[in-house]
Amino acid sequence: METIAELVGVSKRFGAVEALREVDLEVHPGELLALLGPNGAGKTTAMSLLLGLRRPDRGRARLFGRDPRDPSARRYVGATPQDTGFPQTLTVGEVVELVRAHYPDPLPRAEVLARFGLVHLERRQTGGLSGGEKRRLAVALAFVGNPRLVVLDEPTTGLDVESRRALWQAVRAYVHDGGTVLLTTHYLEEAEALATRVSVLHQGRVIADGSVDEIKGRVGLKRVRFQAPVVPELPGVAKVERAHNGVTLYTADADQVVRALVRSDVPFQDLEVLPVSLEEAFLVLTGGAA
Ligand SMILES: Nc1ncnc2c1ncn2[C@@H]1O[C@H](COP(=O)(O)OP(=O)(O)OP(=O)(O)O)[C@@H](O)[C@H]1O
Repeated sequence: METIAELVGVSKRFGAVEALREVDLEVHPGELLALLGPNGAGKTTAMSLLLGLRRPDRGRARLFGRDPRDPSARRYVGATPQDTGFPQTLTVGEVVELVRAHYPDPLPRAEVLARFGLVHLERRQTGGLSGGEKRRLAVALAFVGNPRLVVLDEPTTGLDVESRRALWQAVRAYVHDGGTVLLTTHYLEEAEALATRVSVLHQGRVIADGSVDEIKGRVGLKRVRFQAPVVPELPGVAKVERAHNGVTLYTADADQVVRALVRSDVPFQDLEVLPVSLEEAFLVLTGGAA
């Protein structure tokens, strides 16, 4: 399959820290790949190699089939790093124009502002933006050059629920129109809502890769949820959660647990059998690997 960006057998060390160990990663056209992993897993390092900001110690990075340090490879990429700063006295509109000037075929300014909810802030100096507004502007700038690939490092950190949803809409619209996205996030529901594929990094290695459903399936657990005044002792239960009257049992064999629950004398109601969430699967995978 054609790849837009890839790491092949990449290792990267910072002094004593091995940030990436023999990592293979492929980004295919039209997908939204979420790179997940606990703090320090190597996500930002992987992105910086793909963007040509660093060199691998071993293995190779490719962007549109070329070395990412070659400027011609980076022409069709837009990126938002984790931390961004703007010249305080420039207005939002001026910053957008400044970035537009670097690209041969940028999006119209008005379209960028509209897509990212920045129209009313066009004349505001960036020094007067709130943290969330700055973040929105930073993400918007990744799209200004009309790129084929957008790389977003924790794009929605610090955004309120409404801004986060609005940004998801803009990212989805871009993918719908044929764009490709690589993003990192610590919000697992964000990956669940957006990603067509997920790669989980842990201690510099890729420990899981697949669709959200495949990642959940790898954990091999389901949730049996019901209301009951006491938590019954049942066989085959890996973990129990209790909140007021609500009981959640994690199990590899939901049928067996439900049969045992019916046979027990515990009066229960509102029985549901559910898959684990991506967040729970992630915790099992990264906890297990540790
Ligand atoms: N320039 C550097 N010098 C020294 N160590 C570094 C450097 N950059 C990254 N590291 C180390 O490499 C490891 C991977 O860091 P990286 O920033 O890639 O993780 P991450 O998955 O993006 O983490 P987070 O979720 O916290 O952003 C960490 O242990 C980090 O401390």
